[in-house]
Amino acid sequence: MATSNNWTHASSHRFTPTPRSPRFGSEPLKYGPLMHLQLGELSTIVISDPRWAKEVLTTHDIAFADRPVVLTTEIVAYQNTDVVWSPYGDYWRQLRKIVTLELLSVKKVKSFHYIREDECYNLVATLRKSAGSPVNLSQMIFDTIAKIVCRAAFGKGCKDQEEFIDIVKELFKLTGGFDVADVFPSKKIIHTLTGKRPKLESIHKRLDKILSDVISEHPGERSNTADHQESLLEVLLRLQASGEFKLTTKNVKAVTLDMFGGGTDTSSATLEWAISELIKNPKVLKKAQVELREALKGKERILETDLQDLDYLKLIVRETLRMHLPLPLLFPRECREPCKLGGYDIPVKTKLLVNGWAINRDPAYWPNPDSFIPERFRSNPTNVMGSEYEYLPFGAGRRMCPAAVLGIANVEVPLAHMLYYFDWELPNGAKGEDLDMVEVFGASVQRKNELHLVLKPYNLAQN
Ligand code: HEM
Repeated sequence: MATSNNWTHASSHRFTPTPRSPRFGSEPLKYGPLMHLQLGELSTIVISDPRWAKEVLTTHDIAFADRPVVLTTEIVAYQNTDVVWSPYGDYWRQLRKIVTLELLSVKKVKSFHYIREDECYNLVATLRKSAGSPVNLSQMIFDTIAKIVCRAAFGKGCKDQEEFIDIVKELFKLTGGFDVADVFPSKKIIHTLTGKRPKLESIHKRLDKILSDVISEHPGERSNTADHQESLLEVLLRLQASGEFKLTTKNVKAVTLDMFGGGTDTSSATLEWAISELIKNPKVLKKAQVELREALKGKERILETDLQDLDYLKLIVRETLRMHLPLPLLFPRECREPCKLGGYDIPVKTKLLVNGWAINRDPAYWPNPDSFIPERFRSNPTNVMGSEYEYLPFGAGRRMCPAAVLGIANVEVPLAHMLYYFDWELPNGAKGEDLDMVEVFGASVQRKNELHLVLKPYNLAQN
């Protein structure tokens, strides 16, 4: 492992490399499971092995519970007062409680089933109109998920929904990947020279205006009734008004943006990858369609409760999240108190990256790691987090994603609709193996080239 001047080796705790030779998929793991990088001004550790992931996300979880300051979120997320980017402490704990108990509880996620069912059915109706011709699924998938999240966040209260979605799309394009400004935090001038700051400020201003309008048009306290389901924003405004939590209007806006930002790109990327893998693996595709069509027996409209026992559909989503984590390095952490790792003294402010991508493809845990085999999860009880930290699509520890249930529902339900109502083909008679799987790093890892398919409506009366 490379060390820099900041790293003191404690000789009494020698760093012992793992005895086996972990690999990245079929490639050897060239730089070892615990690596130190000097990225600009930032001393950074990269963890690429389940054993070390467990160490940093359990034993040292509290030491690594901070997030580094990033230009984008400082501007867009109201000086990092959202859940994802706020520093570890009382304020974050309060937000986390709100998110877990109120916004993203299993009950709340289930209560929004009608939104997912509606929007997925709207997608089916749109796709039926283009049946037989190539459609740009990437775009349609993003728009469907964005509408689902928008309705959950704002209810019917956002007249500028389309503009809001377009601005967030613009923001996602601008973020992600390597940003030179973030690795030289003291050189504020770089932020302006790269032109990113003014662009982010303009995006923030436009989003803020829409959020202010929605809040000012909010009709006052409206709790859940038989014909009204509180939107996420309404829950936040209720909590703010009750005084139970100290929340400013900016805090409410920051958390609302988090729900939107966290919920759209990750789920739409996962759905796109699931469809891409199914096109490349026609036997898996067929099996999934048979499972659904036999279970639903020609039903005209799918309800979420119909999907409860569809094991194969669930295995497909898990396997997609293993191979295509939307956030392959999770979200970065920052060391907030000195600790020792593998015999090395880790100073405060060291950045930590957990390479979930390498971990989810570690051949010591996953035979044939580069092959799409949903069945592997039948014999593997791993849920959203591996018992040995070998499966980390949602991270782990205190700052683990609080929305795994919602994230999975937002993938499973649209995927079930696509599988049930349509047979799929690539345009121009191309074969599954011709489909490229080139990735691009934006806010999450997406397909570089948009996914176009020809969809043929399936005759439901056959079942
Ligand atoms: C397939 C979908 C999703 C995936 C794969 C995913 C993945 C992740 C990951 C890897 C992290 C970082 C965990 C860590 O640092 O250890 C995270 C954090 C977070 N995610 Fe998700 N996520 C998904 C969907 C969502 C949705 C739908 C929302 C909200 C509506 C959301 C909200 C958040 C928040 C608020 C955090 C920050 C938690 C904290 O710092 O305390 N995510 N997510």
